[in-house]
Amino acid sequence: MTKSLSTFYQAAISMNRTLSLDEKDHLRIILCKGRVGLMNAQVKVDIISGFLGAGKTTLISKLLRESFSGEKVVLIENEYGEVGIDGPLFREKSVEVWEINSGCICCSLVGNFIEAVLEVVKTYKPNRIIIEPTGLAKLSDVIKACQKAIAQNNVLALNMVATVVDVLNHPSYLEEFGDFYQDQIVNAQTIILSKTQDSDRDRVDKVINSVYGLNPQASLISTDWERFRGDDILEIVELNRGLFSWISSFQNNNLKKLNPKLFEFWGVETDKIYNQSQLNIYLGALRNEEVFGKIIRGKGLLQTSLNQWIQFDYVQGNYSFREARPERVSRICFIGQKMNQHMLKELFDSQPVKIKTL
Ligand SMILES: Nc1nc2c(ncn2[C@@H]2O[C@H](COP(=O)(O)OP(=O)(O)OP(=O)(O)O)[C@@H](O)[C@H]2O)c(=O)[nH]1
Repeated sequence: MTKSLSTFYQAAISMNRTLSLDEKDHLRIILCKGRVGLMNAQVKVDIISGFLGAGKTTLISKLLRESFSGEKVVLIENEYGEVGIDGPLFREKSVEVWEINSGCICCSLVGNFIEAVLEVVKTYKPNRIIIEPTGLAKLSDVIKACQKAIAQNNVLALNMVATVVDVLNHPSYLEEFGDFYQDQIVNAQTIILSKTQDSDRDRVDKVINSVYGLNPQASLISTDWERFRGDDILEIVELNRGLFSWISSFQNNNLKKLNPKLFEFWGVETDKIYNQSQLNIYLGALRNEEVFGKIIRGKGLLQTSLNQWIQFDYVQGNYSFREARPERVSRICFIGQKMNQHMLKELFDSQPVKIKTL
């Protein structure tokens, strides 16, 4: 598959026009005009952005599993709250993880971030640094922060600026978070749609039109991730680069930052042991906005019995569980608006309370 794809990209590139692979390989990849160019990066800097719960961590896990063979990779992970949940996920993979928590690398932690990048280069001498900003980060500011780090060490080169777009929630995020949400799309060099397997064709097409309308320059990947490998994604992104022209034209337009006060964070570390069927009820109950406020995103790494741990992911009312490796303590965090933190505490950090499910 990689071989035929490569040939196809080359053809697209040499023709320098927009092509869709839809009919051919059932892949729907739109290559943009004028984005071709190679860089001899000594340390590639890849930014993988996307709104809360879009699928950044899932995509990075896939890339780590299926790509980068022989490369030394360091992941700089920025989680919004103090309770890091995703870090342990990566520990089992062959990657060094730097966590920067309790703030955003695009604003309050920009200095820490630049220091971290420079320190990572010195300490690990990696081939590639992957940066996963929080879902609330403003991509144009993350790019600026990377450029500042690059200006201080010319061994670094910006390689990939990708944004993961959740097709299930794109329309509502666009409406609710407007300019801020658009900033992640407008400034991406590659846009990778997630959750397309859970959407019908019509919805995916509408999201493609919307995204493409916002950023006609971007390459867009809308295939279900199960159907192609991390290597293929990298190939699309890295072949279709032309970053130099793109960097100089990236959009900032003095957009207002998303007011962090609009969002609240609640998290807890606890040695409580949870019961999965109860958790099912609790997470289902969170849909009740009148009681809990608006819960946009939640995650937890929880102990369910002596040796059993699970991770849950909650995104806009949908949630899933998967097995996890044992940790020191259970951790939970939620991000939302006008959240009823008292009720969250009652539910997840105290004795079970009686709740009404929707
Ligand atoms: N079905 C489906 N689920 C997905 C896909 N991508 C991500 N998910 C699920 O969406 C949830 C959130 O995914 P994450 O990868 O943690 O999202 P994230 O962007 O890192 O989230 P934040 O940590 O909030 O920034 C998890 O339950 C994933 O399993 C996808 O392409 N298809």
